[in-house]
Amino acid sequence: MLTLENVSVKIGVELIVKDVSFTVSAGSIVGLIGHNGAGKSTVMKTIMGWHDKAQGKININDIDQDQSFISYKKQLAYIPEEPFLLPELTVFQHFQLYGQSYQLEEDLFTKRAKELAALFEISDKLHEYPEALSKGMRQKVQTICSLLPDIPLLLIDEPFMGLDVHAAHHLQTLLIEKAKSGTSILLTSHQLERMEEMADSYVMLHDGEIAEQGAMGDFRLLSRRGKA
Ligand SMILES: Nc1ncnc2c1ncn2[C@@H]1O[C@H](COP(=O)(O)OP(=O)(O)OP(=O)(O)O)[C@@H](O)[C@H]1O
Repeated sequence: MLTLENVSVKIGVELIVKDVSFTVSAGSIVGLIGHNGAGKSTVMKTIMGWHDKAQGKININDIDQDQSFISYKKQLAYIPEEPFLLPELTVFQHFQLYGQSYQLEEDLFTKRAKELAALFEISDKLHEYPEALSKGMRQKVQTICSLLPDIPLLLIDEPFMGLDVHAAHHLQTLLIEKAKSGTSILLTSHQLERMEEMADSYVMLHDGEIAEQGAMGDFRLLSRRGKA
């Protein structure tokens, strides 16, 4: 379970995230919603430890981000909005890097890497370097890396952008399966219909503050009445 308590984040002198508190329970999918610039990615990056907190606490399964960062980091994987791959590693070497970092057992790694590469239709690109891939393919590689290990928390920024219809559909199904097996998932997306299909609850940010949070079913009612 992920918990944020009264988290504020400053970038330069500007307060970008203001007193944000929410939880993502084990096995649940929470949608982080908001207009461009609302602070969604900043919240994600702060959970990753890429931005310092001006105040507040973040923990995953009671492991405090500030007290034991290495154990904390092993509990999560992040799929950023822009794929971030290393130019000197092939597709398969990226998979290996993730498998090893999260200590995935060898046989399970091989099975999953093969299945996911086939599902996302990049089996013929395993020995290519990132520069030889399209943007959507790079995103698939990043996505597969994060799906390989079984980790308590997945953070996913705009997971469906740039993916073709089939890949987006497979990813949605896989994320729902992951959640059913106990993974907590926090995702941002401007594709509200997909979010409504997947998420159990939502947190809506406005100008860095929580404007609303609740069950996804309530969000559906609100949006139908034109309030969201
Ligand atoms: N590195 C940075 N330096 C200065 N300002 C930043 C930086 N990163 C983000 N911001 C500002 O923080 C605010 C929140 O940005 P953020 O990327 O978190 O929004 P978002 O909700 O993810 O938006 P989008 O839906 O467009 O991805 C914006 O006003 C943005 O300009």
